[in-house]
Amino acid sequence: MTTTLEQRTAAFKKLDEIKLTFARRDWFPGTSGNLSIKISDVPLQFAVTASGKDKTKLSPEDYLIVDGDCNSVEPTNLKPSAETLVHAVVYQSIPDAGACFHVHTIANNVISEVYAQKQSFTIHGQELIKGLGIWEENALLNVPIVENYADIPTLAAAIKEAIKPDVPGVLIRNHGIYAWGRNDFEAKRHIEAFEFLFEYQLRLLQVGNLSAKASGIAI
Ligand SMILES: CSC[C@@H](O)[C@@H](O)C(=O)COP(=O)(O)O
Ligand SMILES: [Zn+2]
Repeated sequence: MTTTLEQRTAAFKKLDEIKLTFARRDWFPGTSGNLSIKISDVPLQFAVTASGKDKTKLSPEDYLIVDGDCNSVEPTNLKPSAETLVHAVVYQSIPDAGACFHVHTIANNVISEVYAQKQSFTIHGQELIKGLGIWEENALLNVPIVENYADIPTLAAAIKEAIKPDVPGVLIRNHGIYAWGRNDFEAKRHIEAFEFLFEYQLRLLQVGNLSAKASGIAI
């Protein structure tokens, strides 16, 4: 089965919008980050950002369509994201996932380093946890953290192992976050909620340090 021109155009247009929105927030420093939108389940095919592009800009050569083995389904000179295998693993592990986004921010990097030993970042009682689709009273959120393996198959395997069905994201230590959702709208909401929670925790730690200093407590 081949992807229709309509599916291709629609996915690329959505990726354009997401990419520019995230770029305005400086979520793609130094060409980092990658985005994908699923086009079909059987066989698995998804549109993904080409590798190494300046993601603050739009060009006719920004995306390509790949299969579950990360091979382009059409002739192209474009190279898929170096981390395409992570997207494939997310779609294979969470059959409901329809979009998967990856960004590098200061907040997600610092949080991933601060909580690396615990292999997860835990937060509770914060309203934006609801943005992740978790609506219980005083809900507790545990975001898994994996090591930043340079070998992508090793990184993808670690992410596969760490994925929890009820938490739509995984942090990579000193690297960034992968977050997903049933569609691009939901994946965007999820990554925004994660980033808010990381930023919140970061500022809370900073305020804690400042007030400890102000009261003369050694930290
Ligand atoms: C340029 S640093 C970031 C990369 O090493 C990688 O982590 C990344 O997110 C982007 O890689 P890409 O191949 O462009 O999708
Ligand atoms: Zn990355």
